[in-house]
Amino acid sequence: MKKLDDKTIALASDHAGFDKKQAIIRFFEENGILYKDFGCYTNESCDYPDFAHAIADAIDKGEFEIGITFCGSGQGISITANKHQNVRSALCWNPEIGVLAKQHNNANICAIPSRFVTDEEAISIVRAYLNAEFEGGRHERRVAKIPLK
Ligand SMILES: O=C(CO)[C@H](O)[C@H](O)[C@H](O)COP(=O)(O)O
Repeated sequence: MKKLDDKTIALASDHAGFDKKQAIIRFFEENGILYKDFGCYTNESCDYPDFAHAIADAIDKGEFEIGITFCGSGQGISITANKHQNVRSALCWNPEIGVLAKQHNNANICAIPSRFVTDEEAISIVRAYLNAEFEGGRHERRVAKIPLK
């Protein structure tokens, strides 16, 4: 495995993504990857926008470059994060999509559909996403056209 850099990765989930986030936290700790967890902190029912806005606000302000988010389907937390101007959150349900989210879309959040992937699959997706690099070129032009003026 290519060595991941030591930039701190932002994490956030709702209750439905909490256990999957814990699996990624274990993977990060085993691999010396730094992270900041924006919550939630238990699997008690809660509302994904509260945590999506917290992580997306930090990424929007440039405090973190990359985030990984988790909710049941990955949709709610991703839809909310994408309300922030500089956030490009991509729903990643397999490693290939995780790679493309970075290579083509320069996604700065990888959203995991926690109820639809195993812990091992989630780790593979996150690893693939983190190891991929934005390709620029024609994709740079397209990504530049995404924000509303
Ligand atoms: O926002 C979602 C659906 O797009 C997330 O999957 C949530 O985690 C889900 O809606 C939570 O559902 P629950 O029945 O309240 O556990």
